[in-house]
Amino acid sequence: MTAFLEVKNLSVRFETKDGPFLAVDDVSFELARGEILALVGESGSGKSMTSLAMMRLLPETATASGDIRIDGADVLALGRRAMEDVRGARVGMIFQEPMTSLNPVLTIARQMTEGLVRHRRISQSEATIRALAALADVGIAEPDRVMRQYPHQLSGGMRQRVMIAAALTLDPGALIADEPTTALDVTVQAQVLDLLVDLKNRLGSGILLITHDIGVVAETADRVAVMRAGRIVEMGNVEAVLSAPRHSYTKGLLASHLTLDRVMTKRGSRPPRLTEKAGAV
Ligand SMILES: Nc1ncnc2c1ncn2[C@@H]1O[C@H](COP(=O)(O)OP(=O)(O)OP(=O)(O)O)[C@@H](O)[C@H]1O
Repeated sequence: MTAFLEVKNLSVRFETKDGPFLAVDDVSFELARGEILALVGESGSGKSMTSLAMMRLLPETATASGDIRIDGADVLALGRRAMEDVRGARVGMIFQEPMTSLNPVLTIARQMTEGLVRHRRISQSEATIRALAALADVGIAEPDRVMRQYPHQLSGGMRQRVMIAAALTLDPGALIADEPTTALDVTVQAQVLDLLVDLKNRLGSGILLITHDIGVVAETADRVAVMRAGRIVEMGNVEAVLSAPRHSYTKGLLASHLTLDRVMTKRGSRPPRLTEKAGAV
């Protein structure tokens, strides 16, 4: 498998009044097309800073060092224009709260076609056809109607589907999904996760899935990298890591949230399902 995204020895450093602080500390991983790699860890472990560094979207006070390759391109050395092309056109981004990325005063049609016209230099009518197809691809039953609507007229789950569809119109090799289901209720959360797995299988995109929820990892990911205090402390196939975690931090993550009920039993291609412990919050 050739990696579409490659991160080698990535560090992200903040200069603070108490001195330098490493939010990401010597992190390395790869993501191939057609796989879901979950980056899991508690709040503050450095997951978002890792993905922002990959897109060169870090806050100004942060500096990244190391080697980041996206489809072979050396991200830290790219010019501004080339970087804009990587963002969106080669790697799509999906965030926790679609309202932060969707423009409230523009119709869905406008937002879904803008990037296409800019990045792909195609006509408005061709862009509209692609946008409609992408909405259908993410399971939206009446794409025509949704295209005429504004973000606030859609439910949270629909907005997240629209965000995913917008990312897909550019046919990126990979998606970075940062806590894509955290703001959704449980049923819709499961639908969006199923959609990500379906897209991976059908379209062959690689997905870097950032989450604090080990249950989401078990349901969705092929491989997992566990982060703690800026470092990857454990990485491997989901089944292997969750059924026999080596690091005490991973054991703690599992024990504090969930009990495994299927990991040790035979399973098909789906990752193990986790059940919440009775009384757990
Ligand atoms: N502007 C900043 N200045 C200094 N430190 C920062 C800044 N922004 C983030 N950090 C620190 O960087 C570390 C990593 O943050 P990051 O947002 O990547 O964590 P995370 O794992 O994504 O957590 P969450 O799930 O809460 O987003 C944290 O300790 C955070 O406090």
